[in-house]
Amino acid sequence: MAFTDPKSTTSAGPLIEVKDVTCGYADRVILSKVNLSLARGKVIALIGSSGGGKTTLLRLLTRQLRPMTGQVLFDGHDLAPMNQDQLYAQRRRMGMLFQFGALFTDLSVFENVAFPLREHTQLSEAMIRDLVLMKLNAVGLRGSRDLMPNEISGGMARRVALARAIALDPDLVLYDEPFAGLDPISLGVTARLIRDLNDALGLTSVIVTHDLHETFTIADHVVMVANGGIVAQGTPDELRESRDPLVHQFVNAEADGPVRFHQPAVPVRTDFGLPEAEETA
Ligand SMILES: Nc1ncnc2c1ncn2[C@@H]1O[C@H](COP(=O)(O)OP(=O)(O)OP(=O)(O)O)[C@@H](O)[C@H]1O
Repeated sequence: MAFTDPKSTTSAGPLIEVKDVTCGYADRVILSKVNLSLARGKVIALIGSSGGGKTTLLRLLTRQLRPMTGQVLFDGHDLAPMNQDQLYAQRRRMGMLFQFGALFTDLSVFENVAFPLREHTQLSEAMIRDLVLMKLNAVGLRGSRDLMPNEISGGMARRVALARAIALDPDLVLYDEPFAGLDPISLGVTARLIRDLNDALGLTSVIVTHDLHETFTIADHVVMVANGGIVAQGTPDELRESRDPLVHQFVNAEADGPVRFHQPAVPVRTDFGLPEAEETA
């Protein structure tokens, strides 16, 4: 593949294009013939019930998982044929915040954010210090730089993880369940921060989440993953107003709909050894 500058943009089109991708684990297909286009500068949410394939879709975008068929283009570059060096060059353009944003417990807040800079750059100590303090300032934690992870709250830890995810000035940030386990206030703060950082730093953000309420307040585009593919996508308002029964049930958190609350079972009376109910006239 002939490109030298990993930041070289082949098109002004979408940052990510998933083209006709089928993927899964071993022989098991999880997503089938998926097409998805993620526009630059937007906050995109991936929603859908557990096991639907949201995280699998996220793994495709970083080539932690390769498609069985189809292509994933990042900034116009097909990820599949890249060698290790080319892939790492592209991954440096992707910040990631995984479930619960786990911090290194034996490193200070400062060192947690400095970690990717030390790993991936040859910057001087002075440069690293300035960059780390800028990132910590962006998440409101410049004053907490010397604390250890066990000395800060869960919401603060999530913000440190966010600062670490943006340490290398990525183009894309991927968040897997960034709100999991947060109290409502921290949840709101984290959501707002994701939106603000996205806009201030010119990022594109992809969020896998179950917190629809918060997500719908900050997302530009929502993609619902279910039944082996993308069943709906649009603005939060478009999804809220969707007449598709599956989308309606999910977005409105209704217990019954196409996804049934009661799974098929023998009649209740049979299980409890009760006589058949008498017909009422
Ligand atoms: N590493 C793996 N190996 C094999 N199967 C996997 C692996 N990871 C996920 N799966 C399976 O793929 C399917 C989709 O899982 P995935 O984690 O993508 O769903 P999800 O929508 O992110 O779910 P959740 O909301 O619960 O995180 C599930 O049936 C899961 O068991």
